[in-house]
Amino acid sequence: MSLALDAVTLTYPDGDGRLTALDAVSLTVPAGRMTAVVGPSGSGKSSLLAVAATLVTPDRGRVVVAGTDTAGLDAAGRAALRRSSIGIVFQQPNLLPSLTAVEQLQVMAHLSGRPPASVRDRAMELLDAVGLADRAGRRPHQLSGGQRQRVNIARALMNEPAVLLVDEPTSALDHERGEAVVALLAELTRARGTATVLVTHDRAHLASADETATVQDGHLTLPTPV
Ligand SMILES: Nc1ncnc2c1ncn2[C@@H]1O[C@H](COP(=O)(O)OP(=O)(O)OP(=O)(O)O)[C@@H](O)[C@H]1O
Repeated sequence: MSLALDAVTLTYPDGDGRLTALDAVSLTVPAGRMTAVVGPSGSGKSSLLAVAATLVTPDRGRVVVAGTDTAGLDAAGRAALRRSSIGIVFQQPNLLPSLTAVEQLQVMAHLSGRPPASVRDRAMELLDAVGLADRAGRRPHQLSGGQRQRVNIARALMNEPAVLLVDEPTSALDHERGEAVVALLAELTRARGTATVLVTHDRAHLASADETATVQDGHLTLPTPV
């Protein structure tokens, strides 16, 4: 079990009171599986990703990442866990303008203190996995939107994360390129054994996921097994 949220409640300050963004949310994503999360705007999807990413600490409940209960960690411990075990893909690729595709990936690995010798090989292997081996020397402005998002995904996988958290990865892409990116995420999830959470508003993406969770007013529901 690579990601487990157990009865997670998250509130934010709201005037004199508190707004409940997540209300006793439980979700388990095993290694090699992709769970899609859908729900209306403001329902709690980004909050769920932020809690799973250990960027926000819930009021109650447990978040277990790759076997580590994050409640026992201080800020430095959570940052170390993020570097070693969590890959995050945001809506916009946020690539560094001056770096080539392969360098975007290499920077990630150097930040985590990996031996440099293996870093370039792994970066090239991942660019190959996302279909960009022949674009390794290009800078972001020399890539299409879809290619930039592929670099972004490859970068998130650089440190072999157990958990991959993806927030609306296709919002800047047309339908066809969006479909291709989500199919790629599903393929990488299985091939690399990540526990992947994909927040999406596009129901066409649900076919690529192993399961779909719906968030509504901070409550998460999963389909009842038949
Ligand atoms: N930092 C914050 N402070 C106070 N309230 C917040 C904060 N972040 C989110 N909220 C509120 O928590 C609720 C859940 O927000 P969240 O961003 O998780 O929803 P979402 O489903 O991701 O929405 P969207 O699809 O529009 O991105 C909303 O009511 C939102 O207004």
